[in-house]
Amino acid sequence: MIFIDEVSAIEVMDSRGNPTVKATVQLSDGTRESAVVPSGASTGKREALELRDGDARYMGKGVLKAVENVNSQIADAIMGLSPFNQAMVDAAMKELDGTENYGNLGANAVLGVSMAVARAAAKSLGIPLYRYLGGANAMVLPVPMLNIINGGSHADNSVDFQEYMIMPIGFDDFSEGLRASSEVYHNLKTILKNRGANTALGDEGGFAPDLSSNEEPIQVIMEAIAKAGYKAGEQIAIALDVAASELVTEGGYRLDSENRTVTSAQLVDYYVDLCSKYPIVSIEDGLSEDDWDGWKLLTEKLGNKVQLVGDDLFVTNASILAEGIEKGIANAILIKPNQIGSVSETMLTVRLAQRNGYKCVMSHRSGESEDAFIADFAVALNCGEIKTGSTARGERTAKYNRLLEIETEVMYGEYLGSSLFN
Ligand SMILES: C=C(OP(=O)(O)O)C(=O)O
Ligand SMILES: [Mg+2]
Repeated sequence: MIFIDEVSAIEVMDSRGNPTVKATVQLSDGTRESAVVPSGASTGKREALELRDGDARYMGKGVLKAVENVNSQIADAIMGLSPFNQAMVDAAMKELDGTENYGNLGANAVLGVSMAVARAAAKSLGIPLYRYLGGANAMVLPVPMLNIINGGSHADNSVDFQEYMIMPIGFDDFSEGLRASSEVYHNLKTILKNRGANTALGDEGGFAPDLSSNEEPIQVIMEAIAKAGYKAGEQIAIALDVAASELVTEGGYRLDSENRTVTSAQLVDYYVDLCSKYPIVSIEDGLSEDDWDGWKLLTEKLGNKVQLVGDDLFVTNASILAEGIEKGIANAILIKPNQIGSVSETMLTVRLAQRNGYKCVMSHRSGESEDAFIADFAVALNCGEIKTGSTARGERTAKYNRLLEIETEVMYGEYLGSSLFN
């Protein structure tokens, strides 16, 4: 019987130059695989704990404690277990930690090992990761959400909303959609240049120009779609991640670029207005994680026509999602494995969402690496959507390029495109 024979970790760099965990697992048959954990900037308050050293090394951001936890306690707890029982391996780490949020071991330690175990199991069986995690039923290529203008805490510009994304919905397959999106991206660069705006990139590879309202980025993207020769709304739609938890101030939400502070109701009206003017099909974190009344209002006003995605709101946590489902809040969930801490728990949340008709958007973090685990994971779970930045930074294209590869392998692959929102 094949078992987990060695577990180890080292500290490596993420795409922002911050240290993160790379975990490696070796099986008794000699199979050896690794995984690198991502890291967020606009994190939800209820996310699992990312263990940081807090000393002077790397300005307090080192992860040597998490690395040590993998090399000692985690290794001791899971060596000898079967790599083919992911739930059991993940449960052993959960039990070892003993807290709700991986407060002892660190979710960065646990997730790294969890992903490396899945990868090693797949390799040992000689099948791709998406096939191992999703079985014969894994066949939906996700529609990408490409973040082409960055603001908020992902860039040093004036734009308040964090992400302005395009979604290639009117295409027959993933590769065509990705190509068209990249064309829009290049046209956007020309348009920004011609306006004399900055074309420096934010953390996720979108441009980070100073624009004078939160509507203006949508206008320039509309121009870019047209200039690239595509029909906005039919072929390329727009998605936003406001990351509104980051905008909370005394008395409401602060929109610095517009020099005003608005209430939840006013912000919801702003979205209603934007959705009436532009082909916006998805809004993520339109209200803050603590503003469930605002979320309720948003869901009542737009929930029947726009995808409303809870990120900071649900933090990939099945119990919080269950509360949201019961209260009729949002209609979709962002899936970030490091918010919850293991592969199995991520799958549990996706199952709950899918059973209740909530859409699932697999997602990267703003701090990423060359690891493309989420590309396979999105296909495995038939998520239908993935958000992983623009096509102009290697840690983001790693995911898109992996999906292009998967697309050639999945015989009966489905690309949902416009049917996602019908
Ligand atoms: C990807 C995101 O950013 P971060 O990783 O900083 O939370 C997000 O908010 O959806
Ligand atoms: Mg978000």
